[in-house]
Amino acid sequence: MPKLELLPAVDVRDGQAVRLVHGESGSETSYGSPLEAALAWQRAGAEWLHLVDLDAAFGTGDNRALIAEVAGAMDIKVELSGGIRDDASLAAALATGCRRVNLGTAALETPEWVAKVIAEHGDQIAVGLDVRGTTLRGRGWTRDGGDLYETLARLDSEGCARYVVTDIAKDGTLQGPNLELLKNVCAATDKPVVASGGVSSLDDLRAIASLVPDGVEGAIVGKALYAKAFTLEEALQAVSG
Ligand SMILES: O=C(O)c1ccccc1NCC(=O)[C@H](O)[C@H](O)COP(=O)(O)O
Repeated sequence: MPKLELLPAVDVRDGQAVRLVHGESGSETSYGSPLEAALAWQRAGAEWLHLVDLDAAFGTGDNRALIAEVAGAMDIKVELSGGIRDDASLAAALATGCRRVNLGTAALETPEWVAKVIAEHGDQIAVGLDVRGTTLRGRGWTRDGGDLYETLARLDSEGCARYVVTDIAKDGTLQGPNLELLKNVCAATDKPVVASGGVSSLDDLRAIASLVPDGVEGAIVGKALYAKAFTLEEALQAVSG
């Protein structure tokens, strides 16, 4: 089996590590200190951390200082997401030393700016394609933002290096990933895809890993780790290739 990258998630709301259901504000379960969670994933052998500022994504403030503290404490690669929509928020995100950022809303609302930063920053920029069905959602997944495949074609033509694909209906539910969606996105682009949302078991991770030849590069895992469905060590072993 080809190796799948694993990105344990730390989603931050109001200073706490949380998981949401379907990404809905108000559905939080709290898991304590984001720094402790991130350090725990690093100690367990993670090569990547997926770090999300949910307040910045929802427009309910931000956790910028805390996000910078967590990213700065990591020896591993960090992917940063949530509310990165203009030069100031992008500069703050990149200044944390993160390896890459995920743009979401900006790719839907300010495509010219996104084309510009893709040209400037190359593979430090990924785009999060967060969908319900095949309709993209922005502003913390609260607003419709166009067709998945039309947007993907546009971003491909602009040289976007990578996509993080989330089925919102699965996110935070432990109901398994949407493998069909991942296959369809991989068929529509030559660029690597990171799967996000719904992982519940080691078998789910093995199923995602079976799509590495199609173009899936990694998988984000949140709720399953916090709910102790398996350990990160077990997950890394399961997808080690
Ligand atoms: O990433 C965002 O910008 C975001 C915005 C609004 C709501 C949720 C958002 N991200 C959630 C995640 O990235 C989760 O950590 C990830 O999908 C893990 O999901 P799961 O394994 O199902 O807990």
